[in-house]
Amino acid sequence: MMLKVEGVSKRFGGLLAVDNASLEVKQGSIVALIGPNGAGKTTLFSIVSGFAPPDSGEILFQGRSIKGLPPHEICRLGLTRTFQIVQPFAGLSVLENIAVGAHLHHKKREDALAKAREVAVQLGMGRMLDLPAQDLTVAGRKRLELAKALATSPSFLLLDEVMAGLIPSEVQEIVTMIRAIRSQGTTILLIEHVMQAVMSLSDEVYVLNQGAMIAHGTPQELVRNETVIEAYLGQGAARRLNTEQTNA
Ligand SMILES: Nc1ncnc2c1ncn2[C@@H]1O[C@H](COP(=O)(O)OP(=O)(O)OP(=O)(O)O)[C@@H](O)[C@H]1O
Repeated sequence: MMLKVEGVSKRFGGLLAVDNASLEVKQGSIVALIGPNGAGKTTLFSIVSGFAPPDSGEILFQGRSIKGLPPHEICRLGLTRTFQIVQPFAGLSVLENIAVGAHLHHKKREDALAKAREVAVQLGMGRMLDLPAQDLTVAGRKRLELAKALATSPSFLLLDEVMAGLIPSEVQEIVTMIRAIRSQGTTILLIEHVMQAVMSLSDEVYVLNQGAMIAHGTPQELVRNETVIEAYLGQGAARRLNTEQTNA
């Protein structure tokens, strides 16, 4: 297993945001983490990437504990995350923003810029390089967030809702890019609400609800799982759906 999250919990005051959650990601796979709003998905990402310490549990990356390491050290080991709320460095161009990520493994400015250019071209941002980052559209900012992460040359990427707010054709482009990133050897764990993308991309899906992991399986298994349907649509939804299908 490339990543193992074992029995992780995190409390914010009276709220148990993550409740004894575990998951595993195999090298070379694309795994999705889904669940209703407020389920604890982003909190779990923050714990794995070192931005928030867990109260209990263990995180193993390539067999070694990364619990308690700061984000930049975890990133240096090859595990990089994107953020749901994209905040490009204002005042810097698109190219310079991407180069910030590239500086992790490229000390010389020209090397970092060369790596940034390579990533930008891969993500179809070749013509936006000199634009001020704050001028980008929502889709452009999402892509920039992906580019900054990719420029750190990660072996493992945590993607937090990189498709939110995009129109279907833009979603399709990002789906194609994520497949390409995986085929170049990067393992991917993604939080996503766009179910069509989850279904077409993921080898496995984990479902978090009120902090607890309630289901795990292939996408095809999960769409038929009553517990998952109820978590999304409310109590009795699976029964109502079944009745509707029978009556249809
Ligand atoms: N720093 C914090 N302090 C207090 N409560 C927090 C903090 N971060 C998150 N929470 C709470 O923890 C719960 C889980 O939030 P989290 O953002 O992890 O959910 P999520 O599954 O990512 O939701 P969404 O799909 O809406 O992004 C929510 O009730 C949220 O309000």
